[in-house]
Amino acid sequence: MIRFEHATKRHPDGTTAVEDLSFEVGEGEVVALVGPSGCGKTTTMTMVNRLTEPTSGRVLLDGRDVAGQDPVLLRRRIGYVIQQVGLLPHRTVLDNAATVPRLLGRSKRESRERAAELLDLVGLDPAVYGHRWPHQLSGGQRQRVGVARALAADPPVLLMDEPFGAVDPVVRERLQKEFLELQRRMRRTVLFVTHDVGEAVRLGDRIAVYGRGRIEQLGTPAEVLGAPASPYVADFVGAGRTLGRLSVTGIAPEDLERPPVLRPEEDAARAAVRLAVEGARRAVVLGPGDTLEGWVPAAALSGGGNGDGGNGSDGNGSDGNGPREGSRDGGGAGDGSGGSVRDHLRPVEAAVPASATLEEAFGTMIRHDEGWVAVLDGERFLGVLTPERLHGALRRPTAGGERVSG
Ligand SMILES: Nc1ncnc2c1ncn2[C@@H]1O[C@H](COP(=O)(O)OP(=O)(O)OP(=O)(O)O)[C@@H](O)[C@H]1O
Repeated sequence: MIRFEHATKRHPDGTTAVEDLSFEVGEGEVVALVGPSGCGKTTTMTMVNRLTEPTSGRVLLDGRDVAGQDPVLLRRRIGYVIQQVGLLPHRTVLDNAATVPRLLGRSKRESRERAAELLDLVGLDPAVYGHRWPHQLSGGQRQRVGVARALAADPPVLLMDEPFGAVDPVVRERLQKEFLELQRRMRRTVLFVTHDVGEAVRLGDRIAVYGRGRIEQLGTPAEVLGAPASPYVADFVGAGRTLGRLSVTGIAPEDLERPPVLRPEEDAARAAVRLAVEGARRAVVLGPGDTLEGWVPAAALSGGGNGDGGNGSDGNGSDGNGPREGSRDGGGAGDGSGGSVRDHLRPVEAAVPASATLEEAFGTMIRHDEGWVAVLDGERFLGVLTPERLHGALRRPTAGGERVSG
């Protein structure tokens, strides 16, 4: 879709902004350009919409050299979002978002309808925000209007230059999420400039790490983070690297631990002995077809009673929710023993599908504070991830990693 062929930009003062760039952005692909200030990211991007002309080499859009195309017509086909959004201050938010469809000759009404749809799409209720002036919006809201405006003409290509740069991390996170959601539905071809490795990893199908005026490495986030091509790249992506990797690394079979397995109908006292012999503090309880029914702390089984036994001693920190159902059923069983494993069952709160990333698994583990997270294939239990296993997973090279989800 976008293709750079040996594109070089030298300024009259002798500065080489970019040198001999050759790469392609596929249709529907997001390529994130990341690198330190002044390394040529913006120059790369603006060569596409002819705000910058290469001194040698060329840039093709859909196979046609942009140099031969009328810049005004060219730019109407390309959405352009910049950090300083540049909303027109004397036009309402709705009219700002309707600018490009108007330029493209659509009627005022049609343009406004389209603009309202897009404001909605970027999370701004047009009934609430449409009639405000730009100065009545927060920075994050203004950036959303900028994105809506860029999308209003339905451009197949989007150039986004630090579009979420001027907002605080919380809003930024939300805008990134919305961008991913939008992109999943709209599949635009996007060049995205950012300083932030985390953002590049999150949003890019591929990321291009820039050194001075050239791309040091272009690859999927997993490739770049897992196997940096040079010490420079390693250093640059190093800061956020560990966490960045979590979001691009899937759960592999070797990450999973298999805790002892009990069946719900097993005798609790006997199960307790078995866990004691194995030195296990807890076990998962599986039903037919290995469906995960719950878990039990060893202490609850050996405690015999169903009261509040075992809380804290299993070390999982979730002592607030004791064996709730257990107390009821246990009373009903009334056979004087510890009953069956089922009587001590606790629900598993922390579970993720096998297709989850390590970041999702980690987030789930932290949220539930259970010290483990169950990994499921549909209803079927595959194993658990523990903090130790996560750490191991982070250290393994990503390239070619086999995933449990297949
Ligand atoms: N008109 C110009 N004349 C001379 N040098 C220029 C001109 N425009 C840009 N440059 C230089 O070209 C290099 C690349 O600039 P560019 O804006 O592409 O960098 P960038 O990676 O986008 O930086 P930032 O992240 O700070 O926006 C810089 O060294 C810049 O100073």
